This record gives sequence, structure tokens and C-alpha cells, in this order.
Amino acid sequence: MNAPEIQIKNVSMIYPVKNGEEVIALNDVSLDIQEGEFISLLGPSGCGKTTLLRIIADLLHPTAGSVSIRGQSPRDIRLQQKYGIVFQSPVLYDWRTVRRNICMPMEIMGIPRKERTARINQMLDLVGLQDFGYKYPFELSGGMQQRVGICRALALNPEFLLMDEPFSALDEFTREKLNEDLLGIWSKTRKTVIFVTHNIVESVFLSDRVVVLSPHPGRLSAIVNIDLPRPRENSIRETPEFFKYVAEIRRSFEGV
Ligand SMILES: Nc1ncnc2c1ncn2[C@@H]1O[C@H](COP(=O)(O)OP(=O)(O)OP(=O)(O)O)[C@@H](O)[C@H]1O
Repeated sequence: MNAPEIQIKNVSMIYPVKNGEEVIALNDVSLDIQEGEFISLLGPSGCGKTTLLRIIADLLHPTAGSVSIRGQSPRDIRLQQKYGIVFQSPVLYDWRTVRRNICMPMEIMGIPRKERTARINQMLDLVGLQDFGYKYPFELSGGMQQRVGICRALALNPEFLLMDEPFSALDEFTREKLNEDLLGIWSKTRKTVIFVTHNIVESVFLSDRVVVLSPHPGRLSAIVNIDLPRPRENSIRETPEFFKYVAEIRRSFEGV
């Protein structure tokens, strides 16, 4: 096996709170992620999923332990814009069209106009929004807005993608559709994806491996390999093998 793309070693995160007390958000978490893998961080509210994602993104610094990405620090990776990040809410600029929203990170990085235009067209094709480039965010559904968020995260052709509960605000039907679309995008780009969710079904559908975290203190409690064939379509959710994985992960929470 190749050296892991992302190495998380003995990471702990303690937040100070009122009256000198502390919250142990993560306790001694270690995890290796291979290039091109689709990994979900799964667990109930408060188990430290977002904290771990933010540490990888260099938006937070761990109290102990380290993260190394292709041998570089998260800070170096962030400064070189080598990752794309998608949040629960797509945080689009209301006054900019879809095209200009996707363009934003490329403008900041000084990418020439011609290349920006080509890249925007390519991104809109990838997510099926070719006809919506000149619309404003308020003219789009929540699912379409989140697709624009994904385009923007991929615009600089990052090496990996961090996604923090990107579909949790969407209705079930839209979420399932976007799950399928995301796998389509992933199979075309083959970026490493780290996907935060508290939805077991979503994690099984998407992932190569599901990393199960438990709260109080936040810790890694199981890693489940999902050996379902790819490409996956939504109908796979109805197969006995799929149910088996959902049940296995659900059981790993019992007694937590
Ligand atoms: N800035 C902060 N200050 C103090 N405590 C925090 C802070 N951020 C998170 N926590 C606490 O750390 C723990 C882990 O939080 P985190 O947001 O990483 O969990 P999560 O699994 O992503 O939860 P959710 O699914 O609700 O988003 C929780 O107990 C939370 O209350």
C-alpha cells in the first residue's frame, strides 16, 4: 500500500469553557487516509466530527498530536489552497451570479480570465447546472445552491475535498439525489473526500470507509470498510448487503 495521503496522529482537542472547565472534543484520534479514498466521519452530535475536519483544514489547532498531508502541515496546505471545503450552508454571495460565485476563489488566486471561464463551464457541466450560470443564488433551490458550493470548492482543482454535513439541511429526496451526484463527481475527479455526517445511511452509500466517532470524550470507536460495488446507484440502498452495513454501524453505537 502507498503512504497515506493524510496522517492524523494522536490528535486531541480540549476546549476551555466557563469556570475553568474543559470539554474534551477529541481524545487521541489516529487515522490514515489513502489518496482517492472516500471517508465519512460519522457520529452523533458532539462527538468531534467538525472539530476533526477543522483541524485537517487548519481552521483549528489541536491541543496535542499532529496532522500531516502529503508530508506537509495543514497550514502549508491551506496557504497553497490545496483543499476545497463545503459547509452545511453553501454561503454564496447573493449579489453575484452563479458563475461569479464559482469564479471567486480563482479571482483571489489571480487565475487569468480565459482559464476562469473554461473552468467555470467545466464545473457547471460536472454538476448539471449549465443553464443556471447567470442566475442569482436566491433563484435556485437549496440543492442547486449546494451544487454551486461544490463547484466553488473544486474550482481551484484542489487535491482533496472536505465536506461538513453538506446535505443535512436538505429534504430526503434532494439529499439522496445529491448523494448520487456526488459519487458521480467523485468518480470523475477521484479526489480524496472527507465527509462529515450524522446519517448512517448516507455514510454507507458514499464511503469506502466509515470512521465512527463517539462522544464524551470524542474518540474513534470503529472503522467499517464498505465493500459495496461501485458505481453505486440509489437502488443499492435496498439490498441486503447495504442493510447489513447499516446494522453493523448502528450496533457499533450501542452502549455508547
Ligand atoms: N469553540 C468551542 N468551545 C467550546 N466547546 C466547543 C467548541 N466547539 C465545539 N465544542 C464542543 O466540542 C464537542 C465537539 O464538537 P463538534 O462540533 O466538533 O462535534 P460534532 O460531532 O461536529 O457535532 P454536530 O454534529 O452537532 O455538529 C462538543 O461537546 C462541543 O460542544
